Amino acid sequence: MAEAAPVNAELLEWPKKDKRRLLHVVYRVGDLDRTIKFYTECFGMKLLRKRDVPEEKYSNAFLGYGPEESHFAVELTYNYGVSSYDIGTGFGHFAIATQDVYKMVEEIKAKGGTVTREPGPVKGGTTVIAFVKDPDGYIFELIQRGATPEPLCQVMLRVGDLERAIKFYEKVCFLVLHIDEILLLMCFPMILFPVKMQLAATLSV
Ligand SMILES: C[C@@H](O)C(=O)SC[C@H](NC(=O)CC[C@H](N)C(=O)O)C(=O)NCC(=O)O
Ligand SMILES: [Zn+2]
Repeated sequence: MAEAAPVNAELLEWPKKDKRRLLHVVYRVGDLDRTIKFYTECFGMKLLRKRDVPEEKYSNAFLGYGPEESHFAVELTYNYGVSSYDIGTGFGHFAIATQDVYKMVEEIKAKGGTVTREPGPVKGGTTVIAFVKDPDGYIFELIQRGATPEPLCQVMLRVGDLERAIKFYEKVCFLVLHIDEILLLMCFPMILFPVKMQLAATLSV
């Protein structure tokens, strides 16, 4: 698997000129407190804020690895009375960077979490990954990396046409970080923080 291109001087200069960044990703869950418990106990996230909007019959909770002013966050939405959702095939996974995937997987298993792909080198590459399913079925990839200020590092979405998606995302000021020919996989570095959009278009065989 192609490794990320070295961060060049232009990319390092970019954040000084452009302050845009991905703030959060919002998705629906069937039980807010169940997911908050799982993310705080198994992933080590912090509950940043919670709000209830009774007039619209929904509640929100924001979690992440630091304040929203400087960190990416997940925004969970609970719609009153809706206990489950069809996640579909377009959503791939979120990714959390950790210095020891094996240790984190054992801790998650001990807390009753579901591991859908045991730790080991990624197929076609060397990076150690694992996949964990959250209470609603959303998949989290655990990626072995050095220490980082932003462990919540990727959102993988499946796209029908990678070049079309690249052209669209470039218009909103992303930069291609690397393309992996095996998977036609591309990661976008966020302007200010190491949160990336990972787009995967499976090769048609
Ligand atoms: C770069 C890292 O964050 C990855 O997610 S690569 C993991 C790899 N992804 C795919 O194979 C994407 C294509 C697949 N057909 C899909 O649609 O998800 C993966 O899942 N590898 C499996 C493994 O066991 O290594
Ligand atoms: Zn991934």
